[in-house]
Amino acid sequence: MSAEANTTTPGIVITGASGRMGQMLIRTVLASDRVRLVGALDRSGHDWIGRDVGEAMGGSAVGVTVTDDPLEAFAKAQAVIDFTAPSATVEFAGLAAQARAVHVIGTTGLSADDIAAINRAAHHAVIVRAGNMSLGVNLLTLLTKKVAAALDADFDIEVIEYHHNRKVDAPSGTALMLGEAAAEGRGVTLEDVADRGRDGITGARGSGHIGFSAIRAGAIIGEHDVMFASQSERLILRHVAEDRSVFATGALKAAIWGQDKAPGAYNMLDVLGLND
Ligand SMILES: NC(=O)C1=CN([C@@H]2O[C@H](COP(=O)(O)OP(=O)(O)OC[C@H]3O[C@@H](n4cnc5c(N)ncnc54)[C@H](O)[C@@H]3O)[C@@H](O)[C@H]2O)C=CC1
Ligand SMILES: O=C(O)C1=N[C@H](C(=O)O)C[C@H](O)C1
Repeated sequence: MSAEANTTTPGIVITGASGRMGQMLIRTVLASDRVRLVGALDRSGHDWIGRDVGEAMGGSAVGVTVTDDPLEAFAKAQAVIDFTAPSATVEFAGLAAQARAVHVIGTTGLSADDIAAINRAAHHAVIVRAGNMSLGVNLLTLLTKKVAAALDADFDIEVIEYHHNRKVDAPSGTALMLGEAAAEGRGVTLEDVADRGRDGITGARGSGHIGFSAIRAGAIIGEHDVMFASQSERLILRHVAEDRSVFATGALKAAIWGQDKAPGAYNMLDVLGLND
């Protein structure tokens, strides 16, 4: 691994460096000749703070020391790639905007207030946020919207998501993206029709509802089904992430894409040129 300085390529800071996605992102940045790693951040008290991030990951030194000081780290960056936790991401959005760095946000489980705070920061800098950075899932949102628009309420829509047993939020960010796409296709607001938890005597399923189910088991990286079921047929659209590198590759693409964009809140459809 190497973090060679080349000032013509965007410098990237990875937050949550020790995490599942943080480590994948560091490997992806180090393997790219289009960006360079200029910082690695984790939370105060983490035992990686003060260590070379390459060594902390079990490899050779890369010349980047893990810090818990976001201000110091972001000052050197053209982009911050952030897959951490909601409270951290809201703080980082303000600090990345102050540093005029592109902020790529993969963190899920954000509340409406968190998103409003992030959108305020986007008045001053480029922020790209998506619950799933893979090409496949972003295409799936377009397919979902199209199918939902074509089928009437005789078809029940259910989003089923499968993740590893360490995931802390539900429904997944991806499931919510897919639910939003289905609701948009139907011309309704997701909040009005979402059915996010069934337990006990729930009554029969509401017509026009969009249901969510979350499986948490083992090491599953991320799988999503969107089911359209009538009394006589069933259509299932499915995405399977085989490897976390799909999310990291998408995030890196977003960091590079954002370099010459005007301040604002963007998503992966913007990055992929798929927004209508
Ligand atoms: N949008 C996408 O494509 C994807 C999004 N995710 C999301 O990314 C997030 C992280 O996922 P994982 O890497 O699996 O979790 P993880 O738990 O393995 O890693 C989270 C990391 O954030 C760090 N962290 C937490 N608070 C912090 C703070 N205040 N300052 C600095 N670092 C802090 C933790 O120490 C840890 O290193 C989750 O919200 C997950 O849903 C995950 C995969 C793909
Ligand atoms: O936590 C995860 O692991 C993942 N989170 C994202 C989500 O909430 O949809 C994306 C991916 O499915 C993996």
